[in-house]
Amino acid sequence: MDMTANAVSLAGVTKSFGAVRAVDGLDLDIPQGQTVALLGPNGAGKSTTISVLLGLTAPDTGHVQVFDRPPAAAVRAGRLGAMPQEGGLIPRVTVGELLGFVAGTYATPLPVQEVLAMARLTGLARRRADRLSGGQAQRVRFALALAGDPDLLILDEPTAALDVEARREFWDGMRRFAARGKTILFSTHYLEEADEHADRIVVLDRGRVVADGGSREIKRLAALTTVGLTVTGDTSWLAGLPGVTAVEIRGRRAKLRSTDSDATVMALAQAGAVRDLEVAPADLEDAFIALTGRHAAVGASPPDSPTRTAPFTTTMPAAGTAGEESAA
Ligand SMILES: Nc1ncnc2c1ncn2[C@@H]1O[C@H](COP(=O)(O)OP(=O)(O)OP(=O)(O)O)[C@@H](O)[C@H]1O
Repeated sequence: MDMTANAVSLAGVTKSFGAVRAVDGLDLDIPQGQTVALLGPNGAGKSTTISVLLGLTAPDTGHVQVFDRPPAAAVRAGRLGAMPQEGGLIPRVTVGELLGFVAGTYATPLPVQEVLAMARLTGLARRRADRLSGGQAQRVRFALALAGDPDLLILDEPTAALDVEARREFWDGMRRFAARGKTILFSTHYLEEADEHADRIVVLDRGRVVADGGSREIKRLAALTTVGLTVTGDTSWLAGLPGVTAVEIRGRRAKLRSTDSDATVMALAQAGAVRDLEVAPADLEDAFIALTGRHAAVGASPPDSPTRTAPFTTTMPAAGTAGEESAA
């Protein structure tokens, strides 16, 4: 295996559906061994990007390579594993039989026992695949994606519709797989999920990358502050102050969104503009607006899904989250 090759390389990729630009000039390189979260609201282009990477959707323009080859060739070579978002499992066979069958279709599969252990399914090997809970069935889909021992695993919203316990078990298995030096790309709506499980977070909005970095960098963005003050006369200079990313004027009140409130306040002090100065942490909605330049879509959750789909939620969406710490 060529260790210098990127697992994923997207360059100038666009994909439109009619008038909608689902992916808009996307550049993304993922080195081998990284676990990357694609984070974004509904319609950001996550699924389309993943579909392009899997070779299921041809981009209108741009180049797509998976381990230096076209996606279809990487799939044929068994280097790319994917997990379907949903869909029934074959009835009447056991989990172990199903995995054994799928493993048999690959040139160099993982031993079934190992896959079962990694997906935390060992105790369920003899259970019929059509008699599983939602979380168990999701772990079987995960196991099916691992069966061929791929070097890159691509997961589209793998924990959608799972409860807290099932989600924890799922990530547990995923971490074991990542520990083998594998590359993982997963999409999610949840900042917290990206934060906890990815080395790197790529925030997509309207088909473009609006932020890309480690969780600390993204958190720093999410930990924006607002600086409020009373102003008179010209306010155009406020936008040029250090740290300031947005200025909102309401009457005589200015609200500055800042990534560095210390620097902003210092500059305001030097300018003698400190009347009724107020520094407060921005909320996540502010952070999202700062990243994407628009308000978060709310109520966009599909009716059959128990999950909430606000772009950045600080708590996990399912029931039983009492006592979970919220992001600082
Ligand atoms: N097959 C299609 N036909 C028409 N429009 C599509 C198609 N697939 C995606 N789109 C549109 O492209 C945009 C991006 O969709 P995509 O599914 O990639 O976003 P997403 O980030 O995965 O969203 P979600 O979180 O809701 O799955 C949306 O506006 C969507 O309506």
